[in-house]
Amino acid sequence: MTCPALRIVSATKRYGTLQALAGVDLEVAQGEFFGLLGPNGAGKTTLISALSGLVRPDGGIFEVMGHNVVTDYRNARRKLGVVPQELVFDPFFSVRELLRIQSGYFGIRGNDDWIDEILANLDLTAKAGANMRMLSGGMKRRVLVAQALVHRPPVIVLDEPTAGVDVELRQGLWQFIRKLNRDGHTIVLTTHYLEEAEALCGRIAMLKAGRVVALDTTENLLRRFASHALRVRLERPENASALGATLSDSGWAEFALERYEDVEPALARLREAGGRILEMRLGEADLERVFVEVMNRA
Ligand SMILES: Nc1ncnc2c1ncn2[C@@H]1O[C@H](COP(=O)(O)OP(=O)(O)OP(=O)(O)O)[C@@H](O)[C@H]1O
Repeated sequence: MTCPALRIVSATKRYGTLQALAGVDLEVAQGEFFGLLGPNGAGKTTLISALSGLVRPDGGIFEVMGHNVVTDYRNARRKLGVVPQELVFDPFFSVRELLRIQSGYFGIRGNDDWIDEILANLDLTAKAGANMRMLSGGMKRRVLVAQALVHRPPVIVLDEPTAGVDVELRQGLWQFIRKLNRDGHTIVLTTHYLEEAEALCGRIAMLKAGRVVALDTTENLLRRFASHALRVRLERPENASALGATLSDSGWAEFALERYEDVEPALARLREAGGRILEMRLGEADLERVFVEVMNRA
């Protein structure tokens, strides 16, 4: 039987009076593209830091490819590549030097072929000799990705890797990450760009105040909540809630519908109540709506 890529059982962590992790259970299978979502302060980075040994949890079990992060730290760490959220570098090294030093931490010498391949895939070849302090924010973020990959870890955790990266490079980055996933790497991603998570992740966990409040396939999450939305701008928006719709900040009344057939009864209800429609749109539910609903209910 193959072990999970990540196994987290009853993880707890407290900072003073703040419960950053309040009992998290999570298992990610090998080969998954997994999303870890949650509002600011939900505990995502704390969970990742505990996996990589940067934060000592108060309780719980953390395993990477079957290796316990505390009792078998070296092996667990070798199996894991973490792209941290913070851009922290020694500014005096060049990109290549930095990647060679990082390889050295894992006892790997003569790693230049792999380093060249990573640099090419991240569109950094031309910057290999440049000092870190000369790179833009987006380039530094790509170097963080490169750094996480030098030891060819089977599990890669990316903590908001596209913050501050422009659209073109973001797409290039995703292409590369997708390729790594196709090649068998397990990917765990945290991001606030929910459309990215929706497009990339097969399964998603949503965290709130240190707890998992939703955990399912992306497809099921989208389906679990109404899958379609009928949005109408009413002459008298104040009537929206009496008609069973929710009124958005932008003034649109929204009916959550399971199927397209439900459009007609919703319109009939409006007509019977004498609601006059000024504008109408029909759309699919997206992860952003699901996220907002999950967070409101939790
Ligand atoms: N070193 C620390 N000392 C004290 N409190 C901390 C520390 N690190 C994190 N916290 C607190 O723990 C909680 C969880 O933080 P964490 O960084 O894990 O959240 P996050 O989900 O990654 O948020 P974001 O989306 O903003 O990155 C927050 O309330 C944060 O202020």
